[in-house]
Amino acid sequence: MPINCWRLTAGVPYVSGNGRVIHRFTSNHVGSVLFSHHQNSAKHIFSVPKFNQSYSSSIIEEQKNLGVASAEPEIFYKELDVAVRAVQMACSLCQRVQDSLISKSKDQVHSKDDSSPVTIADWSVQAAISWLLSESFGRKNVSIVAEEDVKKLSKADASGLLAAVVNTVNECLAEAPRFGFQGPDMALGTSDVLEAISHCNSSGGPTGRFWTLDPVDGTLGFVRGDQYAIALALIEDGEVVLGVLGCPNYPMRKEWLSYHHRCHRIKTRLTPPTSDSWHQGLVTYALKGSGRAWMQPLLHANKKFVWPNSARPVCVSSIDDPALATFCEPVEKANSSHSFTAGLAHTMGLRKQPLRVYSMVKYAAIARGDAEIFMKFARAGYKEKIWDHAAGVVIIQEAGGVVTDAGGHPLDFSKGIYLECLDRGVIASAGAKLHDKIIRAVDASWDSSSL
Ligand SMILES: Nc1ncnc2c1ncn2[C@@H]1O[C@H](COP(=O)(O)OS(=O)(=O)O)[C@@H](OP(=O)(O)O)[C@H]1O
Ligand SMILES: [Mg+2]
Repeated sequence: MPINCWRLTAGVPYVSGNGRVIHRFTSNHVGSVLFSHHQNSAKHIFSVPKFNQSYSSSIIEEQKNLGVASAEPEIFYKELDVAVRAVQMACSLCQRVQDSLISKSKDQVHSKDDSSPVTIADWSVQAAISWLLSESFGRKNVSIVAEEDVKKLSKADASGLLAAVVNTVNECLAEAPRFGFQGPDMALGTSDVLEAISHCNSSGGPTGRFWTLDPVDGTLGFVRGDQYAIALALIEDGEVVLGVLGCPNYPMRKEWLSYHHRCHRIKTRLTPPTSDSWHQGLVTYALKGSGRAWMQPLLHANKKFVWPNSARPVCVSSIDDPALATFCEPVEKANSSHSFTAGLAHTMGLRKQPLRVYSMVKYAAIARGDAEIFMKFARAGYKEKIWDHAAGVVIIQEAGGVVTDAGGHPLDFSKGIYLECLDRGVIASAGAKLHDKIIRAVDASWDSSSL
């Protein structure tokens, strides 16, 4: 298939097929190559910002597999590039903290005011990513909705905890050059770290651009040495435009997964990283409308990050027969009714045991084709937060899957920090056929459920 490319000139408008000016390129884009492609009726244009020319090789590779079309503006490459690198750094931070949590005592796990667990990794990742985004795009241009605040850290008896967070953030940022960022000139002080965490105080909404960040999603999995995720997404005018999920314990190769026979959780075989081919974790990501989702391994210690960092496309499973499908759900009954999903599974003819996985790794598992269905039905009154879903939704959709609420409506990220209008629960699947079956099963079972 032929590929359209143009070389760009600063200030020259690019005009789409219907004559509409879709983007006026700045000097940042000079020398960039503009591609267009067409897949699944979506029309998009990609430009490669000048700041990161090495990115163009992965784009070119991607375009080889795509058709041709004219244009819609999707200029989020710099955002994607920064987000992937930042999440890579956060994965490295979390691995260090998780290793020390597992080998040391449990007194490193703290409770927030709502009694949910939190560790130094949650605050440290939030501070580090907030700082990196502000450095990359300018503080005033960066608005972030994120899970943590500084309430607990600012308490008089939390000085040791705060010092540990500051230390962890600085250890992480000292590695910035390895990931292609310029690190701070000198180590961040306590006030810088608190400021970076507090900067994530946006409440989202229907207009403008903001990031959502769950610094450690699946904190229970994290403290138990199991699966967890770092989730970063960009939302513009209520739509998720890009999503990045760091999954430090989810291996690149499915055959390296071992399934725990009793509880069916994904577990990583704890083989030591003796060679470059061994990858314990991955980062998966997608740009809305690109028709592609990707995964790349975590960066090995002492290696320098170079795009595309061995990225390869991911794709949802082709299984559409419920008898062959695997569904995944939260580990904790308190977070999603296992008895309701067991009833749905029976109604739909799902025969396999559920795969219970902590965190948004469930979204990654669907996007990668390791499972076909994800269902979450929280107790009545619980409101899902946007940072727990945004990144996963766009990755599954671009990998070819479907994500809706139980009424079949898209999740609405435009109503502030909660998915306000969510109908009953969240359903993700590998395709429309399975999806319709789940929604019909929910309708048939809902009235007799206790939810
Ligand atoms: N009661 C209740 N019901 C539903 N959901 C809740 C509830 N309480 C919390 N949360 C949110 O669920 C996030 C964890 O979801 P998981 O799918 O990872 O659940 S589980 O740990 O596997 O059981 C968890 O994310 P983290 O706090 O980042 O771990 C919460 O945002
Ligand atoms: Mg979460």
